[in-house]
Amino acid sequence: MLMYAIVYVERIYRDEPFRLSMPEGLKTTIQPGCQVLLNLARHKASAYTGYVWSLEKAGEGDIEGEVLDLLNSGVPVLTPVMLKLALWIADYYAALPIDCLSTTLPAPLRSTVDDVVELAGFQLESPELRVKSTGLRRSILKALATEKRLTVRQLRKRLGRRELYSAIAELERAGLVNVRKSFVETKPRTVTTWKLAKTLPDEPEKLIARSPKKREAFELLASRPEQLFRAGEGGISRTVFSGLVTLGLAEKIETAAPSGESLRFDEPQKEIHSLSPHQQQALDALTKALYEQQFRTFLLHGVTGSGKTLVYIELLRRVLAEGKTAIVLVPEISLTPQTAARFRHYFGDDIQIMHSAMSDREKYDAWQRLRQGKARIALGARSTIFAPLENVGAIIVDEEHDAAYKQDRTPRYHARDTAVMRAMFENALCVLGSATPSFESYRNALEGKYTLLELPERIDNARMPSIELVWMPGSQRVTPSISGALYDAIRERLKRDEQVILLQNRRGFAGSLLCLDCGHTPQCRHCNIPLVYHASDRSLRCHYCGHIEPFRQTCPACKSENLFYKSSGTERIEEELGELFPEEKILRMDIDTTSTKDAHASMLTAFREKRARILLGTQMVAKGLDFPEVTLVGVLMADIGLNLPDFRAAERIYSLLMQVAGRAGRSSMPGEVLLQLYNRDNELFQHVIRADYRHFFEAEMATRRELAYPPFTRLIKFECSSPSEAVAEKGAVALRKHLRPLVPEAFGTILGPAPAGISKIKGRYRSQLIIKLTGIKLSAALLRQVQYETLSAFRGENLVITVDVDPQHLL
Ligand SMILES: Nc1ncnc2c1ncn2[C@@H]1O[C@H](COP(=O)(O)OP(=O)(O)OP(=O)(O)O)[C@@H](O)[C@H]1O
Ligand SMILES: [Zn+2]
Repeated sequence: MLMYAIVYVERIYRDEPFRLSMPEGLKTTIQPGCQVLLNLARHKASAYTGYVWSLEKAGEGDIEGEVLDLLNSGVPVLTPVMLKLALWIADYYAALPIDCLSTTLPAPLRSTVDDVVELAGFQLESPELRVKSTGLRRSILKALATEKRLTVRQLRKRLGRRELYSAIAELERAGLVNVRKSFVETKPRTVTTWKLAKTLPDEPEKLIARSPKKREAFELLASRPEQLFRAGEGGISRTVFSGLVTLGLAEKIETAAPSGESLRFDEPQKEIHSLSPHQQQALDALTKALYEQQFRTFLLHGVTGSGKTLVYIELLRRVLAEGKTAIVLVPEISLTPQTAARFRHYFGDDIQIMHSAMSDREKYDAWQRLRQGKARIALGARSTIFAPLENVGAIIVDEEHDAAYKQDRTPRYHARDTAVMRAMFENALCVLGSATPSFESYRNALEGKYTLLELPERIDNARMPSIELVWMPGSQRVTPSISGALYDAIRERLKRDEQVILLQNRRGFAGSLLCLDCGHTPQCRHCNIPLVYHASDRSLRCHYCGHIEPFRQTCPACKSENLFYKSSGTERIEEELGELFPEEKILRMDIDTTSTKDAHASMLTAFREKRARILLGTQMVAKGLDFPEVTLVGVLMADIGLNLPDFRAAERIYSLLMQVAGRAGRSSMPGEVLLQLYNRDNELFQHVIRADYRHFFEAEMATRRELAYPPFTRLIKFECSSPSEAVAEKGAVALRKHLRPLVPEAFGTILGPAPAGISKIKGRYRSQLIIKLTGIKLSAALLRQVQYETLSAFRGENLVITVDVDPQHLL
């Protein structure tokens, strides 16, 4: 019987799959979605892995190599839907199919040569009884009998043969050998912890009498002398712990980081007796669609605190009751431990939570649990859309407007749009939820492509918070960054023993230095963006590439000592708050204080238990937090980022401000929001005060239409980068020439070449082109062909071209 496998091959950068022959023995077991080991006629040197796209009985075309073996014990690693989805991504985002296929799989699954094979138990005496003994099987067993365990790579070497997988799988099925993944942890991960010093100086209290923070930290350590505490735990920072060490009150200990899927945040869940009428209506519509078993997309537009999560949970229960599975996407799992805790509470072992802190082994185990149906709901960030579930009934995308859903490396897929496509292939329903939907989704809903469901009110008659603007240049200030109005409002809350959340948006180049004499601002020499001052170790850091320089008191250009810390970061605000409220403990939540795995969760616990009443942080404090006693939200610089050269700037700021405002007044106590700003003329803030999404949407859409920006057009961004500025630019010019004939005047325009907003990153200059398309779509094949043609003229010049379809940032 003639039969060929059509296979996409790893590490071979070609658009088309390969046509391969295969040995008789595999013909009955091979299926689409199988991972295979193969030889290519043109690349004799090594064996490759690949994924079977389809099988053909006959047909035209050359035979380009042969399948040697089936991997993963012959069990397909990709379902038919996943194959289709990966190819859709390749086509829509103009990426290589093989890149898209491998993106859907966890890394450890893709490499099998390090799998460990060992003899099972004591059955060696008569292996022939259990499996037809071939020469190959015998030699495998023989090699193992002397060595006990070998990796597949080692076995290949010993036996001088590559195609061992089928034989090993046979032996495994017969119970003669065990095969397991080996996981090489690059380095043993450790965490820094602190505990009470073994011997304390006399009268330790005296040493810390004047520092409430140290006193509190010391009391915490003393209350549990044997316990190891991490930075952030109990709301105590690394700096405070180190201070105790210096005084001889604490000692520092490095311990191995615990593994296991521990996002340690947990909280008691309140009993909910019934859904609100709006929740019920939304749920009814979703349930009806679920029972109809037809693909449909819903946009759940619910104001902050309207109970969207409960609607998801009730829907998921019904999905499971139907015997189906589900996927829930959240923008960044480690930033939403409260949400994760709620889902875990309802679904226990039925839910598999995926997060970025998982080790390779944990990722692999999670993948297997889902593939084998041991967990029926997958919850996690962007890549969870590729969860290996079958029979999917619903896909939920929470905070669907969030830019974190767009992957910023190849393939540059948008997880929300990919979710809609997967739901379509699965015949499932897709629910996109947000308080401030993306313009793309809202427009789709208004045009009837999606079904709009609204939750216009908060739960339990809680009112939406009142929002006020404080124009800083015209206001009295108590510190450089805190107005009298905000100060009074905070003081009042503390007096009433309520809680406060403060947001310092760090995006938009905050925290850089300015010399007041010569105007110099130190820049990263690799990235051309201002370096940011970090008080904790007095350094200047680049937030793009991580470059660090020591901070010096004098201007590097003119030696003046008159330096100004342009726009304060969170650390600066923390200091100012410390002066204003010396007795008050302040939780600071930003990238520096949450770098250890559980720091974030333990800070939230401290806040929930009211061990602190002020929570200060970056964007992290804006998402999803649900604390009933927060009655005041303050934003220190609400207009930061408004001047970024990006047409979505207003949409982003609007949604950030609405999200953070939504943390206030979520229970019976009314909430108040103060937005400090420096630039009050922008119309955006009038929309923010009214908090009327529809109104904002309509006004902003008028501008988008006028300037022909999405959702009225589709953008494709090309970036040409090179260590040489001239090459980057010449590349873009050449690319433009190739693109011109593909984009007829009537259907689009090409903008650029122009330096990207950040013209140099990690030592490479970037020049970009933006195509605006109206009404037509350019095929992926064409786009890539144009890339190849351009590149071929720049051989050896280190030019890289990337394509970003539907870019989220134009920087
Ligand atoms: N039917 C209900 N009865 C009582 N409490 C409810 C009900 N539904 C939700 N809640 C509670 O209301 C609060 C807000 O709900 P939830 O966090 O789901 O809102 P949300 O719409 O996701 O808000 P956000 O967009 O601000 O994150 C939560 O504390 C939740 O437990
Ligand atoms: Zn840099």
